[in-house]
This record gives sequence, structure tokens and C-alpha cells, in this order.
Amino acid sequence: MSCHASVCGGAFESIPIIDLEGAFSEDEALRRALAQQIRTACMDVGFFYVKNHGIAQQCLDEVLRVNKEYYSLPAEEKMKLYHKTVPNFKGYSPPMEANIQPGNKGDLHEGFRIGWEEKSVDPVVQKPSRDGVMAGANVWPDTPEDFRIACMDYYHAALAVGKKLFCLFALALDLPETYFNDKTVYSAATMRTLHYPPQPDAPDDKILGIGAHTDFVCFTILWQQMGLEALQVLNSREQWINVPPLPGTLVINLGDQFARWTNDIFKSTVHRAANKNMIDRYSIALFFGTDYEINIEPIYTCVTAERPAIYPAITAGEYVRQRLKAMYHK
Ligand SMILES: O=C(O)CCC(=O)C(=O)O
Ligand SMILES: [Fe+2]
Repeated sequence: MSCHASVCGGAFESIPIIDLEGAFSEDEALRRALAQQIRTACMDVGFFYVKNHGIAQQCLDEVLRVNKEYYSLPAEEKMKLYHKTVPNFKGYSPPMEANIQPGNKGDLHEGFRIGWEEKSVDPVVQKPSRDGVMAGANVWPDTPEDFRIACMDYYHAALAVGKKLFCLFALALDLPETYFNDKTVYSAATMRTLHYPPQPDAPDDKILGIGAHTDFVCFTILWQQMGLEALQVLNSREQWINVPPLPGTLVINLGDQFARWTNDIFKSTVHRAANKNMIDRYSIALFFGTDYEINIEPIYTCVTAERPAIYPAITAGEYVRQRLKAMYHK
């Protein structure tokens, strides 16, 4: 397997479904076979579903329940944790504040951002957050009472899936399986729970739930509420391909940090979401990057004389901060 093959495809018409069962196998050949499927999905689509990801249904039900409750609070209550009054982008962002697609009028969703912290609230067990340039503690609403624990349970479960995926991405890139381990020690992963109000007969196509964009970091683990279609992905023929929620799956999509790091061998694909349903939609995105001090410069297996490095080096933290600042005009 080589990373020097020309980047192909892009004209996909559906999103591949990858069974993660083999990721937990002792059999290296199985893990490698799975990595090969992931490699193809990363080069051709930049998006894939995973099934058998190991996150318990109860954990998903709970995080949905507390978020439904949280977003039904009055606006003044949610604005107490307005992210512009909180260090480092944590906390609440109201509808129409961000506008991720230049030329649009604003993104209709509201969201709540959380970074890494220990699950335990015991100050003896609690280790300080080591998130470098993005340092800053999480903030938590008083209600719902179990918001923090349900969000942290999901966060840590999704983090475990992400760490497993990093091993598979390493194999997919012809690297040792542990290549990313020392680069993801402090889990520079932020999570946004998202609420999309219904816009069944959208009067204005410049207002989407979230406008067309690519994600910033290495990859995103997206949980979507069952039964409600909203997410779409752009293929190389400029067609929007639906990514409906499929039972028992999560959606994985690559972001720009991985495209930079792999010298564009992995695709960071444009996507958007609009809740054209009659009812509210909820989703949760966990943006998985590397530790913020890591230098992102094309990985050696992704550079050749014919395919020289496309992007200059930048630290992961500086890159994320620049992108967030641009998005929120902060
Ligand atoms: O809610 C969704 O389906 C997509 C969210 C998304 O793309 C993002 O938060 O970056
Ligand atoms: Fe996204």
C-alpha cells in the first residue's frame, strides 16, 4: 500500500458504511483490511459512516434528552454562558450569530461547545486541562442538572472511538499504527451539541442550518438524531449527496487539518445542513484534532518529488484559533 497513488474519485453518489468491529480485533490483517477501506473512503469521499462503534444506546439517549431540555430554556438563560464572555470559544452560541458560508446571512443553529475535561468532578482526580493555545475551562449550565454528566459520558465515549480511528488512519497512511498516539495525548477535541430549529419552507436560501463549509481539524465524529434528514455533502460534480441518519451509525468526516497533514491525499469535503423537517433537530459534532503544540506539516509518506508539500507548517493550536476567530469575527 502506498500513499503516492494519485488522488482519485470524488464523484461519489453515496457515503460508504464501514464496520468498525475489526478495529478491536487482535488480528493485524483484519485491522489492515479495515484501514484499506478507510483509506479508499478518505481519498474518494472524505465522509463515511461507522457501525459497531461501541457507544451504548443509553449514552446517546441521555445526551439527546439533556440537550433537548437545555435548548428549550429561555434565551436569557442560555446567554448567561454566551461564548464571547467565556475564554476560548466554550459555552453557548445563539442562532444566526455565526456565518460559516461567506455570502450567506447566518447559520440558523444554536450550539454549546465543550472541551476536554475528566469525567470526575472530584478535585483530587481532576487533572488540569492541557489544551495549550485553546486553554480554558469548560462552563456548564445549572439546568438541566445532569447536562454535564450526560455530555461528558458521550464526549469520553466518542473520544475512545476517535482514538481507535487515529490508529486506523495511521495504517491507512502507511504509518506505524501508533503514529498519532503521542500527538493526541491531551485530546484536543472540542464538542458542539447543536440544535436546528425547523425551517420547513425556508423563505431564504441564504439561511441554512449550517452553511456549506469544511471542518477545521483532523476529523469530526457526528451523531445525528434518527429520522430527520438534514446533512448533505458536495461531490466533485457539484451535486449535493444526502447523508441521512442510519440506525446504529455515526458519521465520520475529515477536516482541513488532515488534508494539510496528508498533503491533500485525504479529502476534506464540503458539507451543509438544513432542517427542512417540521420539528427540531439535534446533532452532536466532536471535532478531533491533535495536541495543540503539534506541528502540522505534510507527513513523510504523503510527499514525493512529484507531489511536493502543498501547505506550510503551522501548529495545530494556532491553526484552530485562526479558523475560529474568522468564523466568529472574534
Ligand atoms: O449537524 C450536522 O449535521 C452537521 C454539523 C457540522 O457540519 C458541523 O458542526 O461542522
Ligand atoms: Fe461540519
